[in-house]
Amino acid sequence: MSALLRAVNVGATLGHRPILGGVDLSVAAGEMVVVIGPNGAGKTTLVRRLAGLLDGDGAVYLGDQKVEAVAPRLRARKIGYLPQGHVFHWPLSVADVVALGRIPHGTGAGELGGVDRVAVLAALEATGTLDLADRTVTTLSGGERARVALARVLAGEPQIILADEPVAALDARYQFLVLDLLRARAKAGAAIVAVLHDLSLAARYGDRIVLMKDGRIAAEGAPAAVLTHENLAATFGIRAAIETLEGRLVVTPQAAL
Ligand SMILES: Nc1ncnc2c1ncn2[C@@H]1O[C@H](COP(=O)(O)OP(=O)(O)OP(=O)(O)O)[C@@H](O)[C@H]1O
Repeated sequence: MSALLRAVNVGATLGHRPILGGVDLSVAAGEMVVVIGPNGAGKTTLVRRLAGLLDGDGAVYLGDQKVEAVAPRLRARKIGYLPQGHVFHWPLSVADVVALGRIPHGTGAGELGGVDRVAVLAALEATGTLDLADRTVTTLSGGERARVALARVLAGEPQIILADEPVAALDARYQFLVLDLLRARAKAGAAIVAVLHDLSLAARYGDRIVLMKDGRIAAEGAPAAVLTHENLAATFGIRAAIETLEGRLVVTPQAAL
């Protein structure tokens, strides 16, 4: 499969400190790549670099073009970026917030056409936020807001979704529902990169896992190949129980080393 998004020897420097270096990563249509790693490993920095929101060494290609060379509106149509801990500053209705996801398609406020309405409704339904459509977004709970932020990304129908900790604020049921949704997008032909902290969810949903440490990729591959005792000790500094339950790899951190 050809890569929709490809990072070649990518690095980044923040506050005069090298934060990311030598990262090669390709994501193809149909694939869900899960990025894991300890706090400060560079996961967010990598995702921002992939989204073309940060300069640095190396290059990120969207198809065969460098991401920063792609016109901003086209880039926003192709790449949906869900930032970590998204904050809403304006007291807009949920429906209006999700409709903002259509802006890259040339739709301004109050100008939703039929196609836009269908996409907004589908995004509200998929994220379980349809009941909240008339609520003011700043009055929602943290988990409700997180689902609205995802709905806005989904409403744009991007080919590539970069989701930084999409389930961090969600209860267990919505964690499954949101990750099922992202996986379904992948199966429908999207390329997904999701940063997760829960190692069992990473094992369950990642077609491929990228394990980061100190701004570099420490291991990459199938969940069972990456989520080993040695890798978890060397990167997270934890001892973990790794077992197969109901046919699934389950990783339960046991203790800090
Ligand atoms: N603007 C900045 N200036 C200086 N250092 C920064 C800046 N932004 C991030 N960093 C540092 O870069 C490193 C990587 O940060 P990043 O947010 O990418 O980590 P992360 O893997 O996403 O961590 P977490 O799991 O805590 O969200 C951290 O040490 C962080 O302190």
